[in-house]
Amino acid sequence: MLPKVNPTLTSSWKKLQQKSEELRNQSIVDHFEHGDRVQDYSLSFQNLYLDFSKNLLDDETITLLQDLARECKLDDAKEAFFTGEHINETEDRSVLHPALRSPRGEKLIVDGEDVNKAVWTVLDRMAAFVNDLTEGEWRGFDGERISDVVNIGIGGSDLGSVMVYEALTPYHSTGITCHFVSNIDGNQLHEVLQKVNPGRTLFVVSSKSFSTIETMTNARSARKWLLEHGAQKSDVAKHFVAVSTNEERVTEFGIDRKNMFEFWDWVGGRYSVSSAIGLPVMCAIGVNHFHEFLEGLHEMDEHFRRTPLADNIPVTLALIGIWYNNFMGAETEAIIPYYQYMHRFPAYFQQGNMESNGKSVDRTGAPVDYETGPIIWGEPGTNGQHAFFQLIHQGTKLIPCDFIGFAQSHHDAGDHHQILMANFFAQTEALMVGKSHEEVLNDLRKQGMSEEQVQFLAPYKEFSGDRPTNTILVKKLTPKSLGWLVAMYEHKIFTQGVIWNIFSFDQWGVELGKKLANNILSELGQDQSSGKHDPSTTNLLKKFNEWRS
Ligand SMILES: O=P(O)(O)OC[C@H]1O[C@H](O)[C@H](O)[C@@H](O)[C@@H]1O
Repeated sequence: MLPKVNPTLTSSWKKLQQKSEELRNQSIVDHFEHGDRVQDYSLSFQNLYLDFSKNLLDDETITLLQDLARECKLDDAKEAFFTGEHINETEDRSVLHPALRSPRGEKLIVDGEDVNKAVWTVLDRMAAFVNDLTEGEWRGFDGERISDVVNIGIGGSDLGSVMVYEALTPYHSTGITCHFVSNIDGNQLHEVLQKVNPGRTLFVVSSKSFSTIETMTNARSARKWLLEHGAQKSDVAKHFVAVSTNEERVTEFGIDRKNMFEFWDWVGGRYSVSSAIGLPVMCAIGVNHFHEFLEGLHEMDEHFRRTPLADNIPVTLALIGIWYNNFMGAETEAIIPYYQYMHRFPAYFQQGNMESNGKSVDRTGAPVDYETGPIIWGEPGTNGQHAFFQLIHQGTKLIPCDFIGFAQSHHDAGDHHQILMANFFAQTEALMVGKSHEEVLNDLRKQGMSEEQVQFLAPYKEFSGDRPTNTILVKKLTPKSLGWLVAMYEHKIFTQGVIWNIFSFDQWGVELGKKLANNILSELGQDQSSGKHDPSTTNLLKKFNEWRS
């Protein structure tokens, strides 16, 4: 069981509130005058370096935030998590994604099952399957090798695979190309099917529940397409495999048990990319690289589990996030990777964060009276600079940003990487330092403008600065370092959920919309509305039905 501590009733919470009053109007730059801030406000983990010195906090703030974590019993919560207690209480389940990447033989018995053995049995089956595909042992209905894998899944059964597949593009080595169909919008499936050859395509139907309407509808349409393009019913087994926890539904759909890769109810969808849900990734990067990705995840799991608070990277990120979210009034956080291959990383952790910590009832069942999970968003740099950075630099909102960059590039292409990283460093500096009124006046005067023009333009060209950032610098993006980054953010989410006293591993908030969509579905195309909806929805349905006919 997780501890149930209301964070606002701790003594550190009250002190942090006072601290925020004190710091609110201070300047980050001034804090560099005390001690060795660069040294003290940075942490290293192998070839990953976190600089958190460009934040509006001081030593006392950090101590108080760590006290808050202690008062909220983070250590007890971690122990309950890693030992398989049913910390997902509303679904009465363990939460054991770290077990998906623990080395072979590291025994962990949960609810009477040797979890490590079960995990490695599936990983070995995945490896054998990928080898069969790449060596041409597994062929399509007309005797051709498989060249394309189409993953059909949504949410946690899509975003992780897409993100890792894209991030590890330089490691695609098997000759298999992956495609991803998630949306119920038939246009997405249509576009993918245009690109692939039926005899050489394998569909991976990925769904924890095997009942999600989007996935099941897309899977049925894909099967129909296959049969319309030369395959017989008996060929379907050569072109469809399933990744799921629900054997009954998989076989009901017509996929043989032997073509099902299992995972377990203790793997949350948004934490499942290191389970069989990562099968498409393994198909593209090969078995060894997939295992390296798992090693990276495991190494960060161990760091999070065993490192004291002050040196713990996920905990530090979590506490900084809480500082801005609960004491400084920030409502959002941006994740900005300066590496094009990482372009789906912000979207992946948008689900990770917002589905986990977008909650307003605490672990005692009472409504919370403090802020919980922030809005997470982001895009890769430098593209973001030419889109939304204006607001981060000069807007009225406080937006703490994580900048993620890599020292080495896979394709240096002359000076591209140098320019990319020059922007990376320049942005965090500019956000913190800003540009004062005096500097702006001097610059404008040097340009030979009239004093009237100078005075007119100056306010628009000033930058207040003091816009906080974390810099996460990694030597190179590899399967292993991607694993570190993924586990780092996963454990940040866990830590924040513990402190906010909420349940981070359920997602009841997505249920209502699904139910209502099913009700409405039966009414589309009907002349008469059921009259069960609010007036706005009733009118919109009427309009839609008119335009459809
Ligand atoms: O894997 P599935 O059972 O198909 O679920 C797919 C997704 O849909 C649900 O609505 C949840 O919001 C997600 O957490 C989940 O990953």
